[in-house]
Amino acid sequence: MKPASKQSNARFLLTYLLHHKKSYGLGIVFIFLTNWLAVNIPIHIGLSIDLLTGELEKNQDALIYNVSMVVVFAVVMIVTRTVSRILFFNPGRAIERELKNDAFSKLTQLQKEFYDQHETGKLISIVNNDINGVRALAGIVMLQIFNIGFALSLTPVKMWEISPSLTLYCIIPVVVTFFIAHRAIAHMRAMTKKRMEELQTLSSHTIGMLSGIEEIKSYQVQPWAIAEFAEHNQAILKRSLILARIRTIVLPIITYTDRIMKVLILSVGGFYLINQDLTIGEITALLSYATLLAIPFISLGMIFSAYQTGMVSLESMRKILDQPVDQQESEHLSEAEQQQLFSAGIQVNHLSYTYPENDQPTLKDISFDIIPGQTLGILGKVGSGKSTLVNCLNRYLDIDSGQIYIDGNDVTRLSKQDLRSAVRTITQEPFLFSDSVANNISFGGSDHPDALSLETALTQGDMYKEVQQFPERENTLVGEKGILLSGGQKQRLSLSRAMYTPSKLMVLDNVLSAVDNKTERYLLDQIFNKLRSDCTLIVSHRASVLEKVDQILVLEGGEIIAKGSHQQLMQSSAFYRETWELQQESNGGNIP
Ligand SMILES: Nc1ncnc2c1ncn2[C@@H]1O[C@H](COP(=O)(O)OP(=O)(O)OP(=O)(O)O)[C@@H](O)[C@H]1O
Repeated sequence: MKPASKQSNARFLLTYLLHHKKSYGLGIVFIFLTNWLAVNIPIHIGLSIDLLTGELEKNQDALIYNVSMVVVFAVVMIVTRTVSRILFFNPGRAIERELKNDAFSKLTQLQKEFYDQHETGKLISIVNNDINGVRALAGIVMLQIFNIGFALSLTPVKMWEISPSLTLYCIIPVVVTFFIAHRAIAHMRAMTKKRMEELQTLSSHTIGMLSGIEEIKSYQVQPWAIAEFAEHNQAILKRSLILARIRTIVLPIITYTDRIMKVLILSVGGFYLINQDLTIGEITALLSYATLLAIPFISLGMIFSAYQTGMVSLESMRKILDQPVDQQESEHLSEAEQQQLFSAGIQVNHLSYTYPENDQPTLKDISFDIIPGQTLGILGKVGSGKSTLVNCLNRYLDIDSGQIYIDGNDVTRLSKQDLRSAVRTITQEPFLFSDSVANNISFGGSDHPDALSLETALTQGDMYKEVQQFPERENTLVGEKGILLSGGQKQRLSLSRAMYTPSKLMVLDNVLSAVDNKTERYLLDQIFNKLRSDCTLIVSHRASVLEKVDQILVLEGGEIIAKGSHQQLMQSSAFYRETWELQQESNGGNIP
């Protein structure tokens, strides 16, 4: 199969259109009926006029018949036109929903590298703004393609039946208009693409500014922020004006095509009338056909504009949808295999890691094991590589193969999704959703058979009593990124969330940094006594946090400089002993 990224936009869209082939198929039938009725009405109008100019009494029955046909056709046309619009617009909306869902689903699978290259604001703009262009493409543009197609093929045939030469005269302005529109569309497409990119940049810029609004206020730099915003906005305005200028020039040319046709029909047709080659009724019918041709031509301008916007939007959406997902990410362990994961623990084997931007390795030759049921501690100064080590274990960072093994299997062969469903990492800066306390804790895990009650999870995170004081208790909203909570409350809430469902390996990366000593003791007791994971890894600056763990690794400059239990390290590591003693004196402070 051709890779998705090589597919043309039309082919790509077709896969979505085919999901609604029944609706589009029926819609095409109804559009054909509408156009068929439309081209037959002028015939009866023309006949009626010719009958009116003849002997009225003799022609009465024929006149009634023709007028009745005009009325019946017109009424049926209202119905078929309405139904055809429903049959095209509904799939347009459905495709919008499908694309949005697919884009979001893809976004949940993409890795850090993608997010490093694409700003959040731009992605939001693509999913929320650019998608509108695709909806129009799948709805109104699709409808008009068939509408215009039928109108432009049926109408000239009927005109030809009346007067082939006059039809040929009328085709000249149609062809000229088509070429002008064709040139304009290419130019507008390039402009629309630029405007869409500028919109994405504005969205990204706005998100950045709003996220840092408190900084902007405290530094009193509102005028700078306003000027920056205005500059981006001005660029969009400029681009919109260029687009409007092209439309203003091209649309009247398109719109006036029928007037030119009418002038031709009246002048050349008038000549034919004098020579008795045409009747008044036939000229009236031809004038009606000119109007019938004009309607698709007027919409042609709008459709050209919607088409090129839609195509640019589709390209934009494909920046997300065409992103390749790591093959491993689509191959998952069975439920039984998931259950078995970690049965033999983790082996870290000569792990080294260098950030792509750096020359020197941040981690050097790290080796250790985590045995099921064991609690491991990592102690180290600021910048010693603790978080880097954690991010290698949960594969937030991409490591080379042959360095970390789970149950003897290379971790790089496991999908990140499977790994992360077993390894739960809680960081010192937890992310809370703009939702209630309860939803932040259950966080999609309420169906888990071993989920704790909300009360128990809150108690284990030492948050229960505090939450009872909140205005709406568990239903209290925590604000964007948990802004309504203190740093310590956020950390404890994320700890409650981590304990809510069991995991194989729980990694606590400096999670207790923002809580006082008494709370820290309580939380450590909860973690040690009511372990909700097979193994626990605690990262901290504080030696006191690690006193009770089975094994402690002491990191310095990305290397393990000592390894052992608290007692062993007090004997064997001067660094550890001094750190512990200093922290005892300063009542649990960080490594100096
Ligand atoms: N994304 C990154 N790109 C480049 N270098 C990084 C990146 N993240 C961390 N580093 C560097 O790696 C080194 C170790 O950082 P790391 O965050 O692992 O230390 P840490 O021990 O967890 O520190 P802390 O206790 O402050 O969290 C630091 O020198 C840091 O500058």
